[in-house]
Amino acid sequence: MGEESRKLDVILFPFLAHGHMIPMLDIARLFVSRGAKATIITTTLNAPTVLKSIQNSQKLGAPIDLEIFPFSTRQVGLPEGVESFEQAIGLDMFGQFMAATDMLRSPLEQLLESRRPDCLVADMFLPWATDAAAKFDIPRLVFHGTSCFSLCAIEVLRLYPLNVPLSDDEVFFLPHLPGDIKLTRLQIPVEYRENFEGQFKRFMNRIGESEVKSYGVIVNSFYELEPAYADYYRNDLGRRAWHIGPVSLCNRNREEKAQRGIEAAVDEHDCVKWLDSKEPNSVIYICFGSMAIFSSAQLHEIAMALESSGQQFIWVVKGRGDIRENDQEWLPEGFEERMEGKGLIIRGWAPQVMILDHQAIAAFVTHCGWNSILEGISTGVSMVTWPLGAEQFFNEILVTEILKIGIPVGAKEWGKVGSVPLTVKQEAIEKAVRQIMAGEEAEEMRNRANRLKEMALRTVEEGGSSYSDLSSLIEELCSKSKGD
Ligand SMILES: O=c1ccn([C@@H]2O[C@H](COP(=O)(O)OP(=O)(O)O[C@H]3O[C@H](CO)[C@@H](O)[C@H](O)[C@H]3O)[C@@H](O)[C@H]2O)c(=O)[nH]1
Repeated sequence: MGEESRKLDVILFPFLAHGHMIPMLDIARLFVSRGAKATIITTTLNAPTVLKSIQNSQKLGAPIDLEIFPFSTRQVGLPEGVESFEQAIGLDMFGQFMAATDMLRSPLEQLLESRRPDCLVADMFLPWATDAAAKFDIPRLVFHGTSCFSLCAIEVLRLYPLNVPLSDDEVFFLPHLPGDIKLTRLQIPVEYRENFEGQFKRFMNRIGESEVKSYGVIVNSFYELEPAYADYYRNDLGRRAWHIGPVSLCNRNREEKAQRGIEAAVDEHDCVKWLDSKEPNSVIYICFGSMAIFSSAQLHEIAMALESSGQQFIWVVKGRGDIRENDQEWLPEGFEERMEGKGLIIRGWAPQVMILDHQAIAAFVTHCGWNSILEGISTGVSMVTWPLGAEQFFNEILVTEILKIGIPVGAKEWGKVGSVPLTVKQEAIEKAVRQIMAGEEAEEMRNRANRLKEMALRTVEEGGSSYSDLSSLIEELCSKSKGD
């Protein structure tokens, strides 16, 4: 980047959830690596995680500034110390959490007024950010964090709601979307089912409207991955969008990959040593993102399936509080002794990007959170898809039907993010795990996944489409700020 971009001043405001904060930190690093100045906003209790990432970035000579806003828990009835979406969801306090989040608008406006940055990149869950930025004539870019395919699917469902009552498992086609995309009523989020009214639907409408009024959208994906939907989003839905991903690829060496996100519950060196002792493409990795907490009954079913599948695995298990205290509720007796050397359980946070990048990993059982999928694509692994809620059933279609690099475990019903009841039995899990690890079909999927990985690596290098999209965005923002 030339002289101009060095002057670009970008403020980034992620939503207070790890699945949103982590990619936004990568985006900040991307801007800085291209000569811009970047500031991340977060709240007091989220500051240590952000600070860790910022310090890593600083070591690489790419400093990012931090701006800390206080989070008003008490005024909205949230317990003290609840500053992340994951915690609020666990307490079933979505409304209160969003009310406290809305109160961040005022310190944001003060910051924008005094700092007058060239641009504000704010998460989709902060729909008021467009108007806040407009007050000071600052362009606001929206960051959703999901695939372009899901952005299109959600928007067509918002614009053309289902008006006819369908039975739960009746198949329907997503209207207008290229590719004849089939879904059942139970797979789509409740707010898009016929005649549904409620707080979350009104909120999603606010998000849709604020996106239309914003300067444009930053997408963590790359054009070649989903060209039909990138074109549909731009040409048919009329969005100005820049595809700049996979953003996780800005973490280049093992240390950076291991350090991404919050502190891991496993020593990274032990983890690598364990993986180094395995043959290439011989281990399956199981992890369901930062938010989902599985019931003991469902965890038990996964354990039984992993054991009977005979496959080697790394399984990430999360719980509320210390999961180890409840081991006897979900872990079959003697499981870890029997699995010694064959399977590794990580209780808590795993260094996911580092693990996925290891040559021993062949496949990934994922809940289809978009970061996880894109990280899987960037490392060439095939997937067993197990969507739970949010937009994950759409992402599953992209992986299994469009990209053809995954097998569905057979999850049928969209659920609320957070607690996961028992829905998928041992036999189905075992079957999918065996299918993705061995046989001709598994090999073909892995080959396709590897081709996508090569494309992903190319797209973020100079001359690649994501690299060029970020260049055009930076150039456009620079010209705008100079009044060209
Ligand atoms: O033990 C863990 C668990 C997660 N991660 C990282 O945390 C992120 C998790 O993101 P994602 O896979 O997208 O899952 P969620 O945390 O569930 O993400 C939420 O946000 C995503 C982006 O908007 C949506 O696609 C999902 O549906 C929504 O649940 C990824 O970068 C992972 O690498 C780790 O590093 N270690």
